[in-house]
Amino acid sequence: MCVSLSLSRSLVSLGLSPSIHWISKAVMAPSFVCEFDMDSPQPPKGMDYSEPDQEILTLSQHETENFEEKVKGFFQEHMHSQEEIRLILDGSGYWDIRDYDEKWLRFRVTKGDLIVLPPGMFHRFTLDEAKYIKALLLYTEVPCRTQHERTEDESTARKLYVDTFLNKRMAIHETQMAVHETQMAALTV
Ligand SMILES: CSCCC(=O)/C(O)=C/O
Repeated sequence: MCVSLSLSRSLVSLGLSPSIHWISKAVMAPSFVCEFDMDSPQPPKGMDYSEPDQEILTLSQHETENFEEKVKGFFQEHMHSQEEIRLILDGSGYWDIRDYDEKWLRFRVTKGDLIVLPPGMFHRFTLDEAKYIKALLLYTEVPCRTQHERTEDESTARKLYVDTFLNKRMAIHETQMAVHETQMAALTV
């Protein structure tokens, strides 16, 4: 099965609404940089695998060592100092991301989905009742999967994320509210 994989930056720079901003069916990604063979994955140009034995992450109730512990770890709210780029090769699960107003947004992922989270965005991951997912982990920098918990939110990555995404979204939201209130006031005159 071949899908087209878009570089994460092109998704992030779209500035789309939060519900479609950070996740996209890989086949719907707007800027195609390579053909990606999911049966024999090779890293696209500019991306790299982590250690050879960690390039594909499988979480399976029957096959994964310390399964419960790993699942629990991914469900702890955290962020990374790098983009989180995951192509789902098989199985399914859910990503929860913090919206700009701190509410959780939940996305279901299945085979062929590409998820791209910017550095500094708090999120968590969980499996569904099938308890199985296989994902390809992609990196644009030195491979690193360190999870930073909520208490460490003063990092450079977090500050950059807050400035680049949250403050901008908040400003847009406030402008929309002001326009709405002006329109409502005009209607009631
Ligand atoms: C299905 S990949 C496992 C989840 C993961 O890699 C991660 O970092 C979640 O935040």
